[in-house]
Amino acid sequence: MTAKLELTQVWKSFGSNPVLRGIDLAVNEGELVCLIGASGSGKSTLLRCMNLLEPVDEGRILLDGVEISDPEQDPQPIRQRIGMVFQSFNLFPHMTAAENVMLAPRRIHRLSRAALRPEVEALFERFGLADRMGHYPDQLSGGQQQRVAIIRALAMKPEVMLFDEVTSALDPELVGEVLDALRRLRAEGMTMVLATHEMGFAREAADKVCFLDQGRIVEEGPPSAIFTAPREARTREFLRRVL
Ligand SMILES: Nc1ncnc2c1ncn2[C@@H]1O[C@H](COP(=O)(O)OP(=O)(O)OP(=O)(O)O)[C@@H](O)[C@H]1O
Repeated sequence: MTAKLELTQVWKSFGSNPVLRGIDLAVNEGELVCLIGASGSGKSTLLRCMNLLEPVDEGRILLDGVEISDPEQDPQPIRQRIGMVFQSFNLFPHMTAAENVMLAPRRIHRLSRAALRPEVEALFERFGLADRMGHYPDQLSGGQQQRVAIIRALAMKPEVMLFDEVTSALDPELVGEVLDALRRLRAEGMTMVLATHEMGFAREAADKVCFLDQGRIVEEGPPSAIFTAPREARTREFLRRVL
């Protein structure tokens, strides 16, 4: 199941530092939206607000048309519907890959290992890691650990997935396997938002690319519009500044 995510006029400050300044963004069902911007432009904060890890100061976030940004409501059930993967894989080192993946569903959905096993095996299979389930994180490459982190988020059956610079900590030769995992998810129809510096990937795979500058979306559109005339010169100038 996938869902639509909409943000209207989202503002967020840390103290006197305005980090998001009136973000309007629609991520339709099954779409991949890529956020591109310089360090400090607000990409992580935007993703964290979408996932309710940070409360917004103003504005609304809607998941399938229902407001989720109301600070009065419990964010936990919503967070389970919106998975997030970070630059650092954050796997528990003393647990195998499979145990890492089963941890949250066991605790939150109160499912046993045996009940989870077939589903978890299928996820490892799907992402080319069937033979790595019993490995500990330090026995896995960075690319494999990041794919385990993606599997862990998927085990909660999210309707939207958020990815924050998920290839930035990887050696260049390992980036491709994680991007392949994202391509696969997109092909399966997952709604996704990805903060990235992987311009080639954004250009090839995104439905929409958003350029973020000092907390505002300064350019957005499908790659076919913003990487070609008449907007290409502006795009080049922006990328020259941020990359
Ligand atoms: N918890 C926080 N408390 C105070 N300031 C914060 C907090 N989180 C982020 N900021 C500030 O918000 C601004 C935007 O940070 P953010 O991490 O969202 O940017 P980014 O575009 O994701 O950058 P990067 O690519 O370096 O991660 C920065 O000035 C940062 O210092």
